[in-house]
Parts: sequence; C-alpha cells; structure tokens
Amino acid sequence: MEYPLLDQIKGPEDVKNLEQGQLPALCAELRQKLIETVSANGGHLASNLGVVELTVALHRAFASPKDQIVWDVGHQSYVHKLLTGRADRFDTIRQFGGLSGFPRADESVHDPFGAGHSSTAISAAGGLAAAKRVKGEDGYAVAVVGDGALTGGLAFEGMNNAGRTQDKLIIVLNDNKMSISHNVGAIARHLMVIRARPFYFKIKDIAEAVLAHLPYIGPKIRKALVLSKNAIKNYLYHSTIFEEMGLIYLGPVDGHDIEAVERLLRRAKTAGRPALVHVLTVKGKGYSFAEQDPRAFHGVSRFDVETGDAIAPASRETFSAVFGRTLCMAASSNPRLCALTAAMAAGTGLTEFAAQYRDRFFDVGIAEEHAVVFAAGLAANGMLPVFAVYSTFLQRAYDQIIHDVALQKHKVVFAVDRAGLVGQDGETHQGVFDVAFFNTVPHMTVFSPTTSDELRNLLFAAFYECDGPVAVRYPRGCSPVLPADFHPAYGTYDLYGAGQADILIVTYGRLFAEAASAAQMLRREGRSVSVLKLNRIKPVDKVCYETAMFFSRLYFVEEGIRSGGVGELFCAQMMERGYQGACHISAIDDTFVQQGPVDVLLHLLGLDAEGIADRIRRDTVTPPGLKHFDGRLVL
Ligand SMILES: Cc1ncc(C[n+]2csc(CCOP(=O)(O)OP(=O)(O)O)c2C)c(N)n1
Ligand SMILES: CC(=O)[C@@H](O)[C@H](O)COP(=O)(O)O
Ligand SMILES: [Mg+2]
Repeated sequence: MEYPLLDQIKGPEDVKNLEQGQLPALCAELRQKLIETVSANGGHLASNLGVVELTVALHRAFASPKDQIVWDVGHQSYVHKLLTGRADRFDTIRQFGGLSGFPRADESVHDPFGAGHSSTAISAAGGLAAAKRVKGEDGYAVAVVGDGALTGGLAFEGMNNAGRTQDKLIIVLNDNKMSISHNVGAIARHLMVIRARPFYFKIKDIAEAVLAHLPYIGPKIRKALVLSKNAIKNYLYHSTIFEEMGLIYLGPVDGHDIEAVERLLRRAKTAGRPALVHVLTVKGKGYSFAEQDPRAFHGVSRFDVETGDAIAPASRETFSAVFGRTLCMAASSNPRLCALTAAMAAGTGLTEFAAQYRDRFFDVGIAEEHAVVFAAGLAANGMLPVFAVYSTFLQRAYDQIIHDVALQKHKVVFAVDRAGLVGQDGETHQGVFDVAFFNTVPHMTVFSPTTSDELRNLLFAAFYECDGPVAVRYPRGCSPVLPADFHPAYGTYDLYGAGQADILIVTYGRLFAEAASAAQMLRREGRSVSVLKLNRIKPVDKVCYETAMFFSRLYFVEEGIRSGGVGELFCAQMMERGYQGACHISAIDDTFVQQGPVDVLLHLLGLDAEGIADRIRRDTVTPPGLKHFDGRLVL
C-alpha cells in the first residue's frame, strides 16, 4: 500500500502543517493503514476507525507533548500512535516485542499515561492538569473518554472532582452509542436525549461562541449568567449532567467533521475552567463490515479484508462458549439463577443467555464494583447470581468481594474468564492476580478446571455443592490437548502417574497439559515423575498434601503471580506437616508479563513443558533435601 501523506507525518507538528484540503486524504490513508495492520495482527479495529478525524483534530488543536492527551482504555489510540512518530513500527503492534495496543508512557512522550482498563482518563488527566498548575507549567490535559467508559463509576469520581477546579482540563466525550455491545443505562439514555436536540444545542453553542469571543466582558457575562437564578441560565447551563457537575459543556459535534471538531476544541481551551466536548462518531467508520457490526469488529483476530471473515476461527468450542451454554442449561431448571456482566456479554459467552432469559440477565455497563455488590444483593434475596467477568477486570472489585460478598457469606458465583495469560493485550490484561487475591479472602471456594468438560462439572459443583462465594476460573481459548492416558476423576484433584515416585509436579488449570507432557518427557529419560492436578485450589483438599508426602521432590508450577499464589501456600502447608523433601515453585515472580503469544510467554517464564522438564533436570544432580536452588526462594 502507498501512504504518501502518512509517510510525511513524523510527529504532531506535521499534522498541523497540512492544508485543510489534505486532511480527507490523510484520514483515508489512516483508515487503510488500520485495516491493513489489524487484519494481519488482530486488534481493536472499530473503535480506531471511529476516531480517525477526532484524533487528527486533537493533534491540530493541541500541541502534544506539551498538551497531554490521555486515552481512556486506550484501545482506540492506534491513530494517535500513527501520528506521533510510531508509524514506522506500526506493523509490530500487539506483537511480541512490538508496539503496545494501548498507550504506554515508556513507549512515547506523547503517551503521558498508560491504560488498558476503563474509566481512568478523567482522573489521570485531572492529576496531570493539577500538577501543571502547581508546577507553573503550561499546557492542557485532555481526557478522551468513550460513552462506554463513562458508565464506569471512576469516570464520575473524576468528573466530580474536575468540576470544582479551574485547571486546564478538557474532557472529550467520544459518543458512538456503543460500548463493546450497545451501551446501557441512564447515562447512555441521557446522551441519546442530548443527541436528539441538535437545534437547542446549536443555539446554546452560538450563545457560548459569542460570549467566548467577547473580550473581557464575555467571561463576565457568562459568570453572571451562571450565578444568576433566571431562566436563561437554566436554559443555557443546566441542560446536561455535565454542567450540573460543574463542567462547561460544548457540543454535540459531528466527530467526522475535522474542522468543526477542531473549532470546538479550540473553544474549550478558552473556557477558563474544565470543559467537556461532546463528539459524535460512528464506530467502525469507513469499513463496511465494521460499521454494520461494530461489536464483532471491536476486537478481532486476523481477518480477510475482502470478506471480513476471521482467518483462523477457533476449531473447538471456547471455554467462554461452554460456560454460556452450561449457564443456559442450568437456568432452564433453576429459576433463581441469573447472569451478570460488566459490559462483556459477548466476550464472556453470555449472548445466548441474554436472549433467552432477559429478566434474569444484567449488563451493568463497565461497573465491576457495582456488579459484585448488586450480585450480593440478589443473593441476599434468594437468587443465585453468576457474575461472568474477566480476571483482570475483577481486580477492580477486590473490596466488594471481601466486604459485600465474603464477609456476609453471600452465595455469589464468579465465572472468572481470561484467567491466566491472555496474550496480545499484554501487561494490563494478563489474568494473573485473581488466584492470589482470592487466596486472601475467607469463605471463598475457588475451582480451576483444565478442560471444558471439567468446567461444566465444576460449574454445577459451584451452583449446588458449595456454601458461600465460589469462583470458577478458566483461561482464554479452548481446552488444551491432554495425554490419552489421563482420565479425569472430576473430583477436587487428579493424580496423573504413580501415587509414590521421586518427583511430583503440582499444578492446576491449563498448565496441567504442560506439566503432563513434561512428566512424559522425563519418564522417557528414566525419571519417576507424577503430576498432581488441583481442581479445587481453595481450599486445597488435604488428601493432596498427604499424597505429596510420598514424593521426595515437589515442583509447583503456576500460571499466576507467585506471591500469595497456591504454590506458596501449598509448600508452606507441606513444611508445616514436616515434609523433608525439596519444594520448588515456578510462577510469575514479581513482574508484569508482556504481550505476545501465550505459548511464547509460557516458554519465557519457564512454564511450558520444556521449561518445567528443564527445571527438574537441573536438580537431579542436586541431593534431595536441599532447600535453596539457583539463589531463588525455596520453601
Ligand atoms: C474495567 C474494564 N472493564 C471492561 C473493559 C473491557 N472494555 C474495553 S473497551 C470497552 C468498551 C468501551 O466503550 P467506549 O469507551 O465507548 O469505547 P469505544 O470502543 O466505543 O470507542 C470495554 C467494555 C475494560 N477495558 N476495562
Ligand atoms: C480493550 C479491552 O479491554 C477489550 O476489548 C479486550 O481487549 C478484549 O479481550 P478479548 O479479545 O480477550 O475478549
Ligand atoms: Mg463507545
């Protein structure tokens, strides 16, 4: 593909220097580049196609990096990356070692704040703007927030505080009526009402523009109006929730009209206090498949540009799909069962449940904390709530899990999807903390199936055999391939191999597949190795400790953060029981895990079959009973 204009853009200054007449051609090239790259790498397409003109206008109205642009979630920052000196590396986006799919401060001076999780931009930009004021530095902080991100409570905490400052903070609300699915809730309805009154806002806009252009007296008249109690004030300044929160509201403006957006952004700069610019865009703009089905093209794997079809669709049913199907089945015979999602209905496999059981399905928007407390309320009144949530996003609701669920022993089921490494979304999205935080919570039961058959079984165990809160956690993708001689017992654990041997690998979840093939390799080399697979990881069945006593070396492998993980607790239990053998833990040791294919990451972490086998081989020359290996902490 040829990119004559984009090739000239080495930074935001070059965007400013383009003639107005060149901008449509630049936007066409940007869209072409997005489609070409995302179709090859996978990534967030529809959101980026929708903000092409908005991003160009932002870089013309502001001077990054002096003005700091903070993208909420950050999944829509690709165009910003292309315009801020990263076009030459753009084909590496989301690849191992390549550009991140999200803003990262260590990637560019034009990314003042990192993201990946939703609804943080207003608070972050508020902090950036306050710091500028205190330090006497020039420049604006601009938070670009989607209408979906605005459903998160944190966004409102940010606005609540922004509205009482005079800081150079501008919020750009990118309203495309979509979260990943259709946006939900009262805020979405409020935005719809605003969109439905273009004439009123036009008049209001003109009045604002006149005041903004009147030197000296303009701001004075405005202030007098705002402080007055008359009808004009109500007409002009109390028509949106944003004004009620103390912000100046500008818009709505067609987000694909660069000149109009730029004009409004420049006006926001003259407001003298925090302003919100409401921009209307079309998610997926410019690529017909994405415009027609923005949900499907929100996040995509590699696809054929001509047909829009995925290049390698999953050959087996994903864990999410199995979860969704199981839940529908369970709901058909249990009228108390209901499902909750925080804006991730499609990703968590709940689409069918939503269609079949509308009154028992709750999409609460990007509001994980609310979802957990709401679920606790449902449980308190006799329902059986199942909150399907990605591991990484559940981090938000740690306090609610403790204070509102576990402390009150409410029976809430957490279906924790994307547990473990997720791959290309990288550091912000790896689901490697849930086990450690669940481990700290009294009364929790946690299951970690390896296969989708086990997932089905353990879900029913969670629904009907457990008291109090339960989590069932499972990874992104499909069941791993297991050895033909492994026969699951569908209990709290499985033992693969002899009940007494030299070496025992202890693990759970999908890593069992790696551990089992490591065991097979080592057995072929003459070592005696078994694998203990924990299906219930909290509490671990005490039979598992008793079994482990029969082995002289324990190797715990865990696809999660080591600190507070099952490995540490398991080894501590063994020590307390007087275990004399060696214990070693392989886990994610005090680090964040970068983006890349899961198999590559597991290899780097020493958690694939080869890494597990190598670690054991290294020790076979070491006398059993040693408690320190390679300078690493060994319990
Ligand atoms: C805390 C949290 N929950 C859920 C998500 C998953 N997520 C990523 S983008 C998105 C939709 C955001 O919608 P919006 O802000 O309107 O952006 P758009 O894609 O429409 O441009 C969701 C739910 C997330 N990133 N963070
Ligand atoms: C930006 C974001 O948080 C989501 O879009 C996420 O990338 C989805 O991940 P999956 O592709 O695993 O559903
Ligand atoms: Mg949106």
